[in-house]
Amino acid sequence: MSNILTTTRAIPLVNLADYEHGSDAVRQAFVDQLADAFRGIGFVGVTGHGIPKQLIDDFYVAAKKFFAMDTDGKGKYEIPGAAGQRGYTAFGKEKAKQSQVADLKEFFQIGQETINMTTEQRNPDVAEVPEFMTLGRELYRQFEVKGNVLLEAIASYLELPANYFSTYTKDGISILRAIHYPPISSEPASAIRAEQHEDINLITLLVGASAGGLELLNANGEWQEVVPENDEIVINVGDMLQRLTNNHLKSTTHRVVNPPRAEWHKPRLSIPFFLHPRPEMSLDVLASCVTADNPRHYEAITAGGYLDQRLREIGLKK
Ligand SMILES: O=C(O)CCC(=O)C(=O)O
Ligand SMILES: [Fe+2]
Repeated sequence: MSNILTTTRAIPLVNLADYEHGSDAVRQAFVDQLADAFRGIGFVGVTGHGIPKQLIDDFYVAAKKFFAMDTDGKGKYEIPGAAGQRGYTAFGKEKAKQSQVADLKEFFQIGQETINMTTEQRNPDVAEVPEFMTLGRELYRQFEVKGNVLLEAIASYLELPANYFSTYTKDGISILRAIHYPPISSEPASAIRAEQHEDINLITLLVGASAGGLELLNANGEWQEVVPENDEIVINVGDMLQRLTNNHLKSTTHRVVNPPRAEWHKPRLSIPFFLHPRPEMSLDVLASCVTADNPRHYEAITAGGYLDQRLREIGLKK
């Protein structure tokens, strides 16, 4: 059986411990594997990341408790004017940019907290499930650390200073999103759990979802299922990194399909971490990524200007 799994894997697998603890040669091999994956399919599976399984499992349990609350209970955590960037976003609010109908999901987002922030600027505490926020803040930190290690490896591949990304991701506006796709009770008109889209940010780190359904669109235009193994984090390139590298690294289209009718009663939970820089980071294409074969595809823009544009397209910002 394991042979079949290996041969049908949609995305390559790398071991982050190679980069964090390996010899120079092993580190270089990791950088090459990561860059190959990001230039090719735009996705990679990462093991050896050191994020404790217990932390992830406990956060899942807490998220389930949060989403099990009634509409009024959850609605208290909707934050007017936050464009869904913090707190709760109800079912039916977010849609993919080209889509007329909303995705079949509700979610809760945890944002960056820095020392200078007022209570109102911070994430709300959830009185009914206090551990949801304690664990969420801890997971946020750990994803941020590991995401920065991956960006350091990418900086090395792009021949940028090792700290190129971390100078901008320090106090950056990354988001940990807990998503709940409720059971499906009647034939959905056209919406699927998450319509095809590309992520906005630099890179996304996604820990194993509670059910299948994630698919990516490969270079042949075929949908391929992504089935992470137990301990694996799925990483993908977002539009900001694609833009910065003038399409050299690929922000691959992906979606979450509805399960077969026999599994409609099963909800699905997933936890992506969208790694964002501070808004002032320039996303102007790197000069090294503009060549005669690959002329400049984009105008200069800041990460903040770009995010604003994209949040309007997906219906979160008016
Ligand atoms: O739920 C998932 O597995 C992926 C969700 C996703 O692609 C997103 O929220 O951007
Ligand atoms: Fe996504």
